[in-house]
Amino acid sequence: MFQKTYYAAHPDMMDGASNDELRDRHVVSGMFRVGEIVLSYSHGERFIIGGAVPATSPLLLPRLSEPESLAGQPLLARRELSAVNIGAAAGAVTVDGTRFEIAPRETMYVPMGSADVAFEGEGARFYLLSVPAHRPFPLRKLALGDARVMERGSLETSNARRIHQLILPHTCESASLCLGLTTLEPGSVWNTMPPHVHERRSEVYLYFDLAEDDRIFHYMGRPDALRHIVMENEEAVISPPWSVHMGSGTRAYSFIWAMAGENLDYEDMNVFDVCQLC
Ligand SMILES: O=C[C@H](O)[C@@H](O)CC(=O)C(=O)O
Ligand SMILES: [Zn+2]
Repeated sequence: MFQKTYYAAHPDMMDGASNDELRDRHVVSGMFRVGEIVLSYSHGERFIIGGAVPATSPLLLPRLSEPESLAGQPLLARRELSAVNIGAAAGAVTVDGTRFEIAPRETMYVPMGSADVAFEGEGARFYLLSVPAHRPFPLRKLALGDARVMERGSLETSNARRIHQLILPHTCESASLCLGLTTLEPGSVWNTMPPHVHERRSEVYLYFDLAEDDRIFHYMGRPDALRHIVMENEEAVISPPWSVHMGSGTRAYSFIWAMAGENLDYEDMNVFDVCQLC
């Protein structure tokens, strides 16, 4: 069911890790394959991270295959899911018979207990995130216009960006998932400046809206022991709770941030001064 399992990482594991080892532990790639649903599993908050790229026929979210006692049960029996269309064309998500047209940059929140979830529409690319839930919250579609927007940074410091908060209690209820989409203004390249950590939540960044030969230099690790990972379009990086997550790119881009863990308080973070990084 999963193309790869990512185990939780200890901060000491950063010491002496090669660049390839960092990628292997933290980077999720190859998620968007035409005609397939590709899922990976992270032990960090038990995130499922993946993509669904429909071709001519609809793609169905797989059912559980393990353990034997639960085989055939819906994947979302004890989970909630979000699907963001990062593609250039509209698609549709059908949840237990209810169909939603999902335009580019629109998001679905799919509650725990949903049994049949189908993705369709050539040209749509759905980024999928799922985490364990304790109860269902209303099924809904979200547009960027529904989000609470935080304008941060400036063009002078190359980090002017709009942080669209989509799945957070003020806009869309969830059990544990928090999600948003951040867009950089043309000419700005830095995200999450100044950076932070949040010990009570893990986070996953998906970088997109980049050309094939663009790269993001993503920084992670404890603030006093930064490492970098060179990332490409449509790759995601898993940020453990002890790690900062910030990056700069070769041009403006967008990214989806998703968190889960102890609480749904976006402000529960420790922000660092850039001068504290080394
Ligand atoms: O915990 C929150 C996340 O790291 C992001 O919301 C940060 C972000 O989008 C940005 O500053 O550009
Ligand atoms: Zn964060």
